[in-house]
This record gives sequence, structure tokens and C-alpha cells, in this order.
Amino acid sequence: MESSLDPSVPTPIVTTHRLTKSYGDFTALRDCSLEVHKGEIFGLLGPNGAGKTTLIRLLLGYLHVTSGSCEVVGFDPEQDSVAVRSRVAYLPGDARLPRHMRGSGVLRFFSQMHPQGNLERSLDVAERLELDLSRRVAFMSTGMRQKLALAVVFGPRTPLLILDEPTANLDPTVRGEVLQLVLAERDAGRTVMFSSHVLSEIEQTCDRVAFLRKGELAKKLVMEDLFQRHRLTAWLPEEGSPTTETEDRLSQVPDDLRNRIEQFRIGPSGPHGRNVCIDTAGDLAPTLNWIASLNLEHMRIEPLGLHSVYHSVHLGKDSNDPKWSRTTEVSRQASGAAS
Ligand SMILES: Nc1ncnc2c1ncn2[C@@H]1O[C@H](COP(=O)(O)OP(=O)(O)OP(=O)(O)O)[C@@H](O)[C@H]1O
Repeated sequence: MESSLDPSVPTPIVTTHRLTKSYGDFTALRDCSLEVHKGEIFGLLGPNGAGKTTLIRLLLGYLHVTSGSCEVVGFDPEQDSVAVRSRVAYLPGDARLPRHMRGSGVLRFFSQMHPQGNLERSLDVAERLELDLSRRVAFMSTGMRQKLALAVVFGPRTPLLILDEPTANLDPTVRGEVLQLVLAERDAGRTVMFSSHVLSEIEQTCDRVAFLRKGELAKKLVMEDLFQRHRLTAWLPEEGSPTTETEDRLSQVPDDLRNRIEQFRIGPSGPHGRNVCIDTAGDLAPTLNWIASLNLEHMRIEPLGLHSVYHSVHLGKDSNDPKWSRTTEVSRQASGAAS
């Protein structure tokens, strides 16, 4: 893995090429090719059974690769899993800790086990998460055990952290604290890869996201692009206004806006008129100027957010194109079909 001298060119810390894992006839991960860049927070999203844990476990050399390849912090996990694991701090989804030990003993044990272990730091994280370390693991609640596992994993100063659902079983306040810890890792120059089912967490922290669906990489997404996408909804009043004229103008999107408007629908009549919904990408100002010239009422603008993307990917309506698929429906036909 060579690093570029140009800081604007991202350096990969994880690379997978057509990575595939099968169990007999069943393929849990198929042809997965992705890169995680040094210094970023990379999110893994996908419904239950999508293949997130399988991917993570392949990256750590816990599973044998069926076909394809991967490289993690400069090593092939299949050939040199020890080298990989000494450079990666990993939080499994089902972290098992010695039940007979007290919290403080667990932290001491793991900080001695890991080549880059750091007890002081683990204790610091436990304190931030308000964990009582005097209790034995066997008597801890599920959330307390998760806090303890987090204190273990945030101890070593490894270049890469891989966290499988780090906020599972935690209350909202602690979740927020864990996200702050993740952000602080990135600020300190480390790379974090984490899976989560909580879309708002991914939105708050990740720089890039990969969606897995049925073992396939369904979409890659740069979060900055997502934050540039908005949904505008408004009413096109029917009574006492030249509806048809406005509808005509709406459906004839100016040429300079065509590449900004991703989708546009005029719905059936409702209590306030006809519902208009426009999805935009990029700078909102030019679109707003055009919209302002139309006769619309009760306009609302909201960021599109991961939610809408997640569901379109989940339902299989999205393409593999890393950019947004542009399903612009800016024609008379679209408004006609909607009515
Ligand atoms: N040892 C195994 N033998 C057979 N199938 C397996 C094995 N391990 C995992 N699978 C299957 O592989 C698929 C992917 O599982 P994986 O644990 O990677 O999903 P996931 O995306 O992490 O799901 P979740 O969000 O529920 O944790 C699932 O259908 C699972 O049943």
C-alpha cells in the first residue's frame, strides 16, 4: 500500500477487491470492492444479515476468504492476521468478556494483552462513560458490558479502529458520548470504520458510507454530497389561482436547473391543492429563485438525509453508481402520471 505525497489524494488503509465469502451454497458477501481512507470515519450500513460483520471479520482474518482479496494497514489478513490485529482495535458485535473478573481487572488484562495497550486511556474512557469498574462482569447489565468493551477497545493507540455496532444497548446520553469518542479518534488522525443501524449516528459522524444489501455493496456515499440534497414540498393551490399555468411552468424546469433537480412530482389533489415535491442536489439558491417565481404555498425544505437513501437501497431501487442516480421526471408526462 503506497501513500501519496499529495495530501489531497486519500491514502487507503483498507482495500478490498471483489472480496467474497461463501458458506457452502450461501454467499454472505459477494464481490465487495471498497477503500477506506486514512483519517476518515467510514460507516457500514445495511439491514440485518446484509454481510457487515462478515466483511469486518474477513478484514481481521477471523474468516477465510472464498475469493477476492483485501489489505488492511498494509497486510493481507489471511496471510498475516497477527500483524493486522496488532494494528487494529476491534469491537465485536458480541463482545465476550471474562465474567468472573471485575471491570478494572478486565481493563488491566486487555491493556497487557494488546501490544499497544494503554490502561490509563481505558480507565479514562470508562470514567467518561460513567462505568462502575468495581463490579464483576457477571453482574453487569448489557449496557455496562458494552461500556466496558468500549473502554477496552478505545485503549490501544492503533491506526485503525473497527467497531461493530458500538452504540448497541446504550442509552441516548452514552451513545452521544461514544460518538464524541469516535470523532476525537479521527481528530487525532486515526481511522474509524463502524457499523450501525442508527442512521442519525452515521449522519453525525461518518465521512463516507457503504451500504450492503444481501451480501452486495449496493451503494457508496460521500456524506458531504448527502448534506447537499434537499426535499422541497409545497402546495399548488387549485382554487382562485391559475393552476394549469403554474403546473406548466413547474414541469418546464429551466435548463440551468435540470442537473440540480433529481426528482419532481405533482401529486393528486388534497385539502390545500396539489402536493408538489422536488428533490434537489447542490446549491439550493438557484432552485429557490425559480420556485419563488411560481405560485406555490406552504413551502417546506428539509435535508433529504440518510433515511431516504437507506430505504431506496434497502428496497433495491438504487444502482451501484457511487453518484446519485438521477431519476429526473421533469416533463409533462410526470405531472400527468401523478394526477
Ligand atoms: N457461519 C455461518 N454459516 C452460515 N451462514 C452464516 C454464517 N455466519 C453468517 N452467516 C450468514 O451470513 C449472512 C450475513 O451475516 P452478517 O452477520 O455478516 O450480517 P450483518 O450485516 O452483520 O447482520 P446484523 O446487522 O444482523 O448484525 C447472514 O445471512 C448470516 O445468516
